[in-house]
Amino acid sequence: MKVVAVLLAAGSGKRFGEKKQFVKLKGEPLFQYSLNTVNKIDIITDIALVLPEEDIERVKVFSFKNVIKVAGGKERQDSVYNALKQIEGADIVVIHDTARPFATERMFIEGVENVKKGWDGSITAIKARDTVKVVEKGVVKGTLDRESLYIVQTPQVFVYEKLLSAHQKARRENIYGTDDSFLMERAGYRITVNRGSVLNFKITTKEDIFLANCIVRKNF
Ligand SMILES: Nc1ccn([C@@H]2O[C@H](COP(=O)(O)OP(=O)(O)OP(=O)(O)O)[C@@H](O)[C@H]2O)c(=O)n1
Ligand SMILES: C[C@](O)(CO)[C@H](O)COP(=O)(O)O
Repeated sequence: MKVVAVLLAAGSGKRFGEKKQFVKLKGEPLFQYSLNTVNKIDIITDIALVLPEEDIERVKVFSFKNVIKVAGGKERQDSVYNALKQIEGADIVVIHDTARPFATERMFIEGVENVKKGWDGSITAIKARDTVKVVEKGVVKGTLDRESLYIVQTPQVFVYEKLLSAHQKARRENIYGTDDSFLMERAGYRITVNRGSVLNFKITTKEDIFLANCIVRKNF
C-alpha cells in the first residue's frame, strides 16, 4: 500500500513576517522537523515536500525516504492540489503543515490506521478547552456549546482518490477552505478524528517561535 506524506512548506509567512519554514529551531530549519518525524514512520513510503517555487533548487533536504519537491501555489489549498497531481498511484495521503513541528509519530500512525479501517479521512484534533463566544463588532452575541467543538490540527489523512476528487470539485466551484477536511466534508465523505495535542500548535506568529524555542531548549 502506497502511503504518501505531503509536507507543506510553501507559505509566505505574512503573519510571521518572513518565510517561517526556513527559520532555524535549534540549528535545523523548521520544515526539517516534520521530515525527521515522517522518516521514522515505516508505513509512510514516500514524501512530497511542497516549497515556494523560487526556493526549490536551493533547499537541501535530509531524508532516508524518497522525497520529491513540488512547487507550491498561491493558497495552501493550491499547494496541496499541486502535490496531489504529482503523486498519482498513492492509496493514502497524509497532509501535514510543516509549520507544526511537534506533531508526533502517533498522530500520523493513528490517522493512517483510521483510514485503513474504512474511514474516508481522519483529522488530528483536540477538544476545545476554553469557552468559545461569537463576537460581532465588539458585541458578544452568544456562547457555543463546547461539548461538540474541536480545535483542528494536522496531520490529516485521506483516501487519495477521494481527496483528489474533493479538491477537483472545490476548484470547479471556486471554493477555498482553511483545511482539507473541509473539502472532504462538503463532498459528503465521512471523516473521523484522532488525538492531537496542545503541543502540536502551529507556528503562526513570532510568539509561537518563542514558545517553540523554549520547548526545544527545555528552558521553561
Ligand atoms: N500557499 C501556501 C500557503 C501555506 N502553505 C503551508 O501551509 C501551512 C499552514 O499555513 P500558514 O500557517 O497559514 O502559513 P503561511 O501561509 O506561511 O502563513 P500566512 O498565512 O501568515 O502567510 C504552512 O506549513 C505553510 O507553509 C503552503 O504550503 N502553501
Ligand atoms: C490546516 C490547519 O493547520 C488546521 O488548523 C489550518 O486550518 C491552517 O490554517 P491557516 O489559515 O493556513 O493558518
